[in-house]
Amino acid sequence: MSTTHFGFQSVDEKDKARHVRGVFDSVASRYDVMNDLMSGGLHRAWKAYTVMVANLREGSQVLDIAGGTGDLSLAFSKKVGATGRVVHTDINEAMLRTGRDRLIDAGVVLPTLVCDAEKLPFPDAHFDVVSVAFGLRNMTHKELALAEMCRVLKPGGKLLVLEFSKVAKPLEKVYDWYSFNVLPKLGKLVAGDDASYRYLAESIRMHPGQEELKSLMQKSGFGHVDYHNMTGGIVALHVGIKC
Ligand SMILES: C[S@@+](CC[C@H](N)C(=O)[O-])C[C@H]1O[C@@H](n2cnc3c(N)ncnc32)[C@H](O)[C@@H]1O
Repeated sequence: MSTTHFGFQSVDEKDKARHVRGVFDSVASRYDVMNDLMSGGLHRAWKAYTVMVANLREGSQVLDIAGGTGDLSLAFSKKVGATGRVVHTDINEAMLRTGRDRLIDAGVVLPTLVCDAEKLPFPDAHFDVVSVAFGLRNMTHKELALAEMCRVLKPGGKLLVLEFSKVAKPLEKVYDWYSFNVLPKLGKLVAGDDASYRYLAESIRMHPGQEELKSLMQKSGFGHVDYHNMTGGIVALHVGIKC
């Protein structure tokens, strides 16, 4: 049996996606309010920066992977004009439904598709930009997912990976205290689920740091990779160019 991590637990590789589904089925309806509370609204700035770096133009073809409740898809849709297209995807139906409802409420109709990042149902060299925000950490075979993202990008196309990363040393203690003491309690109070927010804290610690993710992206086919730390490395935006 091949094992992998689910937070700090070791689970059968075949079961990780089911465990992750449980987390997002449970939190979907309270996901957005929890994001604002947990990050003090900072996730909006991290995403706004990602949209700026995407540098989309009229006609851009964009794939939002693990798009969840649709923050990036919504922002991208305002940039690509009538000739561009943003495809909003996620493996989890509950997250995708919540996102689709939000998009419709905002007057935006996009193709919304259930799909697994590890087996993307798109042809080679199809998109100008692919994004994955806070999703890669949850995937079982990250290298496979990154290779799929590279495959569907056009040559010269850009992958944006927005993800929790390794914090700067002086922040470590207070960040650990916040993650393991405050987050689960907040999760219990607001979403009625402490376990999912304990998983969040644990999965962040198990995720590759800035340099490790950069080399994973290079191994997965990206010729040029750079990253931008935000909020002391709590989050990093990795940008990979297919070349
Ligand atoms: C923390 S949410 C991020 C949602 C959104 N991108 C955001 O930034 O608010 C992580 C998302 O990753 C999705 N996910 C996990 N594994 C996936 C996979 N293999 N393929 C596609 N999506 C996946 C989950 O269903 C979940 O909606």
